[in-house]
Amino acid sequence: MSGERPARAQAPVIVLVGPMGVGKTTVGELLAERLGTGFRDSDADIVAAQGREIADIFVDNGEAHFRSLEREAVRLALAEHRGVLALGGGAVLDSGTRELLAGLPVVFLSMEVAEAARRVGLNTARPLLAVNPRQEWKRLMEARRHHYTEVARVVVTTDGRTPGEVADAVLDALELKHLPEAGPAADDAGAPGTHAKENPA
Ligand SMILES: Nc1ncnc2c1ncn2[C@@H]1O[C@H](COP(=O)(O)OP(=O)(O)O)[C@@H](O)[C@H]1O
Ligand SMILES: O=C(O)C1=C[C@@H](OP(=O)(O)O)[C@@H](O)[C@H](O)C1
Ligand SMILES: [Mg+2]
Repeated sequence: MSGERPARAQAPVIVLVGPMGVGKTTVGELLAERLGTGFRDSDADIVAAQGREIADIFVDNGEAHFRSLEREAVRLALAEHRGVLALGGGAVLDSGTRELLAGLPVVFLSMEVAEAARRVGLNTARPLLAVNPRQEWKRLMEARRHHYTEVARVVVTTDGRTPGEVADAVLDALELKHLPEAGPAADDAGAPGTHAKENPA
C-alpha cells in the first residue's frame, strides 16, 4: 500500500482522481459536506486563477500548458488545503503531479464507458470529448488507467451508484466514518465495489 510512506503532517483528507464525468467534483462536494470540511477542485482553481474557462485555455494555449497550470494548482492545493480535493481527469498524466500525490489518501473513482456516455456524452464543456465523446473517453481511459492505479490507495467503482452511495463507499474504503468529524455513520450494508489495490505504488 502507498501507506508505506509516512503520512504527511498536513494534507487533504481525501484526493479524488479518475476519468472525466466519473463524479469527482460531485462526490467531492458531498464528501466535504459529510466530513464538515472544505472542498477544492483543481479545475475551479485554474479557472479562478486564469480568469478563463478550461476549454478556452485548451484552445488558446494547448493541453501541455494546461497540464503545467494544473500541476501548479495541485501543488498549491496540497500545500494549503486540508479538506477534500478533486483533480481534473488528466492531472495524473503529468509525472510532477503524480509525484506530488505520493503517500496521500488518493481514491480512484472508476466507471465503465456506457455509464460515462450517459453522464458526459453530450457535454461539450470538456474539450477533449468535443468529437466522438464515447470513443474518445474509452481511449483516454485505457491510456490513463495505469496512472490512476499508480497514484491511488483505493479504487471505488461508481457504476449504478448514486453520488451519495459513492461518497459512502469512499468513506468506507478510507475507513473515515469513525472520525468524529464524519458525523453519524450511514446505514448502508457495506461497499461491494470497493477494494484496496493489491500493488499500489
Ligand atoms: N454517481 C453518479 N450517478 C449519476 N450521475 C452522476 C454521478 N456522479 C456524477 N454524476 C453526474 O455526472 C456528471 C459529471 O460529474 P462531475 O462531478 O462533473 O464529474 P468529474 O468531476 O469527475 O468530471 C454531472 O452531470 C453529475 O451530476
Ligand atoms: O480528463 C481530462 O484531461 C480533463 C478533465 C477535466 O476535468 P474533469 O475530470 O473534472 O471533467 C478538465 O480538467 C479538462 O477538461 C481535461
Ligand atoms: Mg470535475
